[in-house]
This record gives sequence, C-alpha cells and structure tokens, in this order.
Amino acid sequence: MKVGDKHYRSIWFDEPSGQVQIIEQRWLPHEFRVVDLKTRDDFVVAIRDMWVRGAPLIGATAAYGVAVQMALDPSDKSLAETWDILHETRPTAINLRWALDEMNALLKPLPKGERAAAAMKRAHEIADEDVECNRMIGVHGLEIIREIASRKKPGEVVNILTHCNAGWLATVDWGTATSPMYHAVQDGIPIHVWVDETRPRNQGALLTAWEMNSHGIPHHLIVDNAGGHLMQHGQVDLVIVGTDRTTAHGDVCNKIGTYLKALAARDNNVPFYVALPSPTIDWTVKDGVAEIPIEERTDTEVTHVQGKLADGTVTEVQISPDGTPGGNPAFDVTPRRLVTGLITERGVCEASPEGLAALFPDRVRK
Ligand SMILES: CSC[C@@H](O)[C@@H](O)C(=O)COP(=O)(O)O
Repeated sequence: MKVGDKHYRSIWFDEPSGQVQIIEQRWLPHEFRVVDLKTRDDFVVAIRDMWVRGAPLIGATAAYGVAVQMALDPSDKSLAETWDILHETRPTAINLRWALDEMNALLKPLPKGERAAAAMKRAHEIADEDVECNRMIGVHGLEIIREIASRKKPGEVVNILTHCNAGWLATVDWGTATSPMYHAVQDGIPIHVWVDETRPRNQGALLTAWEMNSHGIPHHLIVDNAGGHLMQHGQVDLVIVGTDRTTAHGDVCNKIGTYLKALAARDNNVPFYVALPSPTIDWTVKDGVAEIPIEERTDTEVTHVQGKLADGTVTEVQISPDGTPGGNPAFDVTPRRLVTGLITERGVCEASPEGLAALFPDRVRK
C-alpha cells in the first residue's frame, strides 16, 4: 500500500543491493525505517523481536530467511537447522510453520547446487500469493460492507471496529481485516473505522492508526475497553479482525482481547467477521482453546509503554509500581459459535468444519 506517494510492500527483495528488505515496524508510526536482513540470525531477530509481525508476514519472512540461508549454506544440516531455529521464533501464528514446510518440501529433494535459486523463487511466490489472497479477501469482504451500506440512510457511514493490526503491515500487502476496508474506500463506500489500541504492544494505536492516516480513511483510536459501549449504542455496524491460526472447525486465535470483542458483538447483534488467507488455517487442530499454543511474552510489555515525548524523542516509561509483575498472554481464542463468518480468498464461509471444507475440499484432512 502507499507510504506517501510510493507503493510499498512490508517485505521485498531489493534488486540493486541484492538484499531482502523490510519495514522495521518497531519504529512506526514515529519513524519510517527500512532495514536489510542479510543472515539467518537477522531473520530470527526480526521475527522474534517483532520488527515484522502479523501471521502472513511472519510466514513470508521465514520463507525469505530460508532462501538467504540456502545461499550461504545449502546443506541438509543447514536446511534442517533453519526450519527449527525459525520455527522457534513465535509459536502461535501457523503461517510460520506453513511457510517453513513449503520451503522444506521443495528443497529437500533438490541437489544442493539448485537449492538457493529455487528457495528464492518460492519465497517470492509465497509473498506474491499472500498479496493475491489478501486482495481477494478484500473483494469478498467488500460485499459484506456493501450490503450494510445499502441499508444506511444517505450521508450515513458504515462503522467498522478492528482489533490489533491485521493491516497491510501484518501481511505482504493489503492486509486481511483491512483489505475489505481499502476496497470499500476505493469503491466510494463511506466508512469509519474504530481502531482498538490493542494493549500491551499497541499495534492498533501504532500501526493500524498509521495505516488509516496514510490512506485517508476516517477513523478514531479507542481504548480496548470502549468497543462494548460503542456496540450497545449502535455505533458499530461490523467487526472485522484477523487471525493467527484458525482451526479446521472454525475457532480463531487472534491478538489478546479479540474474544472479548466477539462476546460484546454477540450480545449486541453486531456481525463479527474474521479475515484470513488459507495458510492461516491449521487443518491439524479442531479445538482452538485446547490445542493452540498461546505465546507468552515478556512482562515489560505490560508494565511499560513506549511513546513520543514533546521534543520528538521516542522513549519507554514504566506505568506500574516497582516490583509488580505483569502477565502477558499475547493471543486468545474466539470459539466458532461467536464468529459470523470467515472471509477467505475463496469467499465467505460459516466458521464450521462444513463451511471450511466446502471452500477448501482440496485441503481438508479426512
Ligand atoms: C493479518 S494478521 C492477523 C494477526 O496476525 C493479527 O491480528 C495479530 O494478532 C498480530 O499479532 P502480532 O503479535 O502483532 O504478530
């Protein structure tokens, strides 16, 4: 999507320098920095320390990480170690394992001399496929927004609430939850977005708000606890969120706090949609609460916040008493019964084994 007048992806291969480059997301929205990822360690740090984040982008980054490592050392040992090391970086987003498995399946049978080129080609394809999946999510999600808009009086806007950043920064381009919003704006449908700040790391405040600003989409940043109130007062027409892992039965695991939004949406008859490219489906698990590993992150993300001082310096401050420990589960699971529908690249389906199997008969496991 656009940064100023220039189109960017969140990760790309820079031909002149021969390097993989990313937008270093820890500095947004205060600074726009592009960095090179040159070694496997660079990729590990970038994913683990959230220079890049968001399930689809984590997957694409891991694929490029394998490709860069294959150029340095295409041995079997290096391939196996790279799978393990990259897989350890973040436990919840299934796109990571999906991308590593894709790379492994392709590279293992190849002679060592062919691995580097084949790996880079597949990494580019994974990135391109993600862009196309997310574009199609926008095409299908647009119909949901269009239908709500058709019931509005002239001059009224469609109010959409989103949580975390499931925007283009969380994918290679377009975003998942944001793709229908970008498509609606392109289509001339008036929308307004409620952006949950998304404590503790504030991906909504830092990243989604930045995206909305950059694309001129009317929005307000709200505290995480405001959504239920807004829904009670008819100020939310629709919730769209992303997911880090969707089970074969339709449960969705997403950023902590998503479940509470789904509960509030159900209590207020607000449609609650989840947008996902198919690599986010884990066909091996059924019960999300029981089976999905939830990432526990450092407690300083809870006890401290980062922000910009009046003089422009970006700094971190402690908000809790000395000695108070923080608890930091990074994701939660929304059971399928609370999900109105799943927006995928193949269309919208019910969050159920039958719904997913109907759209993906080629992927479902018997
Ligand atoms: C299109 S991204 C979907 C999810 O990955 C997104 O909603 C999310 O929870 C991101 O979490 P993060 O911890 O920032 O990687």
